[in-house]
Amino acid sequence: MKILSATQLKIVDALTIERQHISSIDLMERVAKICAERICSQYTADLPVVVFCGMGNNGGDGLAIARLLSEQNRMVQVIVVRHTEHFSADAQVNFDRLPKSLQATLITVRSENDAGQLHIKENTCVIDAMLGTGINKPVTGILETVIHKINSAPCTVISIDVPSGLMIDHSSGELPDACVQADLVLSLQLPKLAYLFPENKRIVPHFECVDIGLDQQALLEQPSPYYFAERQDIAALLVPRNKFSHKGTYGHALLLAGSSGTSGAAVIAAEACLRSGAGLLTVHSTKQTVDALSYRLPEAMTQTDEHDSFITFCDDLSSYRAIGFGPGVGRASETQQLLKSVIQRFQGRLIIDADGLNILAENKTWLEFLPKDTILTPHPKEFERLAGPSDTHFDRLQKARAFATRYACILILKDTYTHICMPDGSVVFNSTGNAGLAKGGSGDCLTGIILGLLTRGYPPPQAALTGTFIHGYTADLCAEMMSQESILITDVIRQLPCAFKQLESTNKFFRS
Ligand SMILES: NC(=O)C1=CN([C@@H]2O[C@H](COP(=O)(O)OP(=O)(O)OC[C@H]3O[C@@H](n4cnc5c(N)ncnc54)[C@H](OP(=O)(O)O)[C@@H]3O)[C@@H](O)[C@H]2O)[C@H](O)CC1
Ligand SMILES: [K+]
Repeated sequence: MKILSATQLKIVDALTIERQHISSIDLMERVAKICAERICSQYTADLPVVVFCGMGNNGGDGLAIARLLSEQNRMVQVIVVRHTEHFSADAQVNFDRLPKSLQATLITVRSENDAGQLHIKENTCVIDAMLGTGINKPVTGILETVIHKINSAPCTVISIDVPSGLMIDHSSGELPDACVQADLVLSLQLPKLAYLFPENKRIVPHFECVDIGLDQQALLEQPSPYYFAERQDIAALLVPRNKFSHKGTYGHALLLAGSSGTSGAAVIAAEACLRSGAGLLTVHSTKQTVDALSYRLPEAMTQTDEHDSFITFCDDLSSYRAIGFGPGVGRASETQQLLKSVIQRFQGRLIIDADGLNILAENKTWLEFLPKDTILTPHPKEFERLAGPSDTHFDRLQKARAFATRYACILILKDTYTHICMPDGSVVFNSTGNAGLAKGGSGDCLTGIILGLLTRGYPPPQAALTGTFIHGYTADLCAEMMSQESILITDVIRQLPCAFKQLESTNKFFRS
């Protein structure tokens, strides 16, 4: 799915009205119907609902939702917050359509005093329909007072389209003073960029995109550098193995990983690589790591470095389709020289992680020589070492885009919604994964998966997208079976076959 700006959403809204020959009031009714159905499916009929409506079209959605919920015999109260003089045309129509029963209990907030008098009862469901994509300045005055009331009330809050008070296209790095803290956001049609920034997690802990049937062609026509990857997007990238093939068809991977005390990183990356389709894998590492691997993973071939504590040298790289460098390698100067020589000599596909990134951060001139489409997988701290500090997450995103473009690399910036920045400036936000992955070894596993896919023959952009998605998806499968608290990275690797199988089941080339 694309992520569009507020201005672009307005254009798509207008084009939908024109091309579907639907009036704006009927489009609003469609939106309200879908949201009301979703609210009914979430909460039992005995939960009272209070709908806070603003004066624009977001308020119009709220007024229509209130009517539709009351037609379903829900206990509904409407509170209109008059932050401007007049309703928008469609909000006015929906205000006039309120049934008498709702008009009789309607509360209008016209002043600070009215706002201060509001009392929101315990165990109610608040529908926040005060401001949506039309917000054009920070919230003050009566809206601010009402928002503080909602945030301090012991109730469940569902925001329609946008938590009132949040600007959707960028981020100042700080939570706005006045912004509804939603439990769930029903985002109309598409996600909004602001929902993907970590600083907004208190305002938008969960969002769901509700399909309101906006014109598909109009959505396609709007240019955007931002995408949100979902299951069907990634399933479509999967390529079946060829019946007439052999191990050579699926390439030979070289993993340069491990040093004294970090054999586990190499073992995890190696196992994840072999579970992600590579035909052959050679791990070049220290004796201790090679011993551990021979015991744990007989499918991997090994080469023992001449140094006991870290890796220093690897002569012939010509037979490998892809190389993974970094998990647990440390930063010894000989290891640094090994990375330099890999960058200089290797013509194939390369992924660099962990200490490999820290070595690059200490030798930034090498970045200019990275083979095209090299994949880098920093976490935020590693990215800061590579590219310097950023004031806000929005700035960091722009910095990551510029970095990927400048060095013609694919930068996977790991976060809750991992950003996959492509050399052309586009960014794909990953939608899978959970806090159970916030553990040592998780990055090694991701490197291994992507190395497996690169070796298997996936072009680097597809390997980056598919690998990141599957890594999170597998962790989500684990979280369904066990607590996030106790997921081990080895559990994730064990579930990889199941994750591939599930994704393959929705790809037409696997169904036969
Ligand atoms: N995306 C779609 O296709 C559809 C979206 N729908 C819904 O419509 C809203 C967007 O509606 P819009 O009327 O453009 O905007 P809002 O309802 O968010 O608010 C506009 C009014 O709010 C005033 N405003 C703006 N900022 C503030 C502020 N900080 N404090 C007080 N008042 C503010 C603004 O007044 P101005 O005089 O400043 O212009 C407007 O009065 C979208 O989010 C969806 O919910 C449709 O239902 C259909 C399809
Ligand atoms: K809202």
